Amino acid sequence: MKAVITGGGTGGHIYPALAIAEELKKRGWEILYLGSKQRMEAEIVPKTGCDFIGLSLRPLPRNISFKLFSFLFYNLKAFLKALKIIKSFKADFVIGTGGFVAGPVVLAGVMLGRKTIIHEQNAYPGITNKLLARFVNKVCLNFAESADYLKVNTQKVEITGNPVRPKIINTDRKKAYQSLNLNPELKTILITGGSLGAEIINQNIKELYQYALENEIQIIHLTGRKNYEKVKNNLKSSNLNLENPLIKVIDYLDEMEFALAAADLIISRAGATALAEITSCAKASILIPFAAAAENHQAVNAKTLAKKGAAAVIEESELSGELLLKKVIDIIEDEQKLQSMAAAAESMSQKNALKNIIKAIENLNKKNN
Ligand SMILES: CC(=O)N[C@H]1[C@@H](OP(=O)(O)OP(=O)(O)OC[C@H]2O[C@@H](n3ccc(=O)[nH]c3=O)[C@H](O)[C@@H]2O)O[C@H](CO)[C@@H](O)[C@@H]1O
Repeated sequence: MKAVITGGGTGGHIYPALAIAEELKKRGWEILYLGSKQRMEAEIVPKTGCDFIGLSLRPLPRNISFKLFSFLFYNLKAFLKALKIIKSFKADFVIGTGGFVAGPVVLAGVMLGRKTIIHEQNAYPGITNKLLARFVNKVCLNFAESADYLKVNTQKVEITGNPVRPKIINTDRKKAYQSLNLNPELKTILITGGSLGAEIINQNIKELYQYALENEIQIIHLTGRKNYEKVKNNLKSSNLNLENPLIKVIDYLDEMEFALAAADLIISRAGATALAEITSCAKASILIPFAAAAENHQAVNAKTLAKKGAAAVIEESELSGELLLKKVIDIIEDEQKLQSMAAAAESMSQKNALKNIIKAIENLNKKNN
């Protein structure tokens, strides 16, 4: 069997696609990933050994301007290229995980009569999946409530959860400490702003750094590529000793499984894929939802964990270095709290999500054969 897989723009769409790709490959499928040439997938996907072709696309402009012509021109070209590739690759399936590159690619699969599936990670679906939902054969969802926004026949909807790459779940903590050069005797805090990094988090961590240095706590801080130099310079100008082995400031970590496995506490944005990973790894977290996310969906994501006692939430509007440090101290200095939050996170993990999606793919395959 052969599948074209697509999805991208940010890690939140790419990693679920890679989880599906990896599992199908294990089952003998041939996979070709179609992504955007200009976005993160062009770098991330080939590193995993998955065949990748980059398309040239433009995002939907916010208002009607000359950019609309460029959007139509490039995306029509991408659509025609996708048609050609799907045909010559002889794909049986086209599977999309959101992000605007998935639009022309999945649509090309629909036009060619291939079996088509989309997966939506967020409670409030992205615009691409909203547009594609009515045309595809199967819609897999992380949250049941997303179906309310999609207006599609409920028979083609399946609630699968959000697939996490098996290595994220299975990484041994000892190996993680070794790989990241961490001391297993000390507590570790992971700070991550999602795949792009979060400037507002990066700007409010000096107090936390100071505390970590004074109390022998390790920090892995993933700044995001764009912000890396600025963050380092800011921290240096505050006279924080970045050469101290307790501190690891990293722009982007490909081996996220190590950072997740090593962490006792995670400070994070509340993207749906990040949360699926945090719960799968059974970690306590402090979540700072991205306030400008469509329909404030990160706040909705974060609340699901907070309600169960798995996470503390800080709204962007109230975030300060002092408040973040206070929340960290509340949790990291209270072993019982740390453990009960980790247990609550574990109770929310959807370890069968990947299996559920593969089952949905296999069922669709049987049904139409
Ligand atoms: C700004 C934006 O559009 N955010 C959206 C995007 O977030 P974003 O792309 O940040 O996605 P998530 O926060 O859900 O996940 C981040 C992913 O990047 C990985 N990672 C991160 C940092 C790093 O150094 N290395 C690394 O591998 C994480 O392991 C995770 O798999 O997609 C999510 C899932 O659709 C949405 O919920 C978010 O609202």
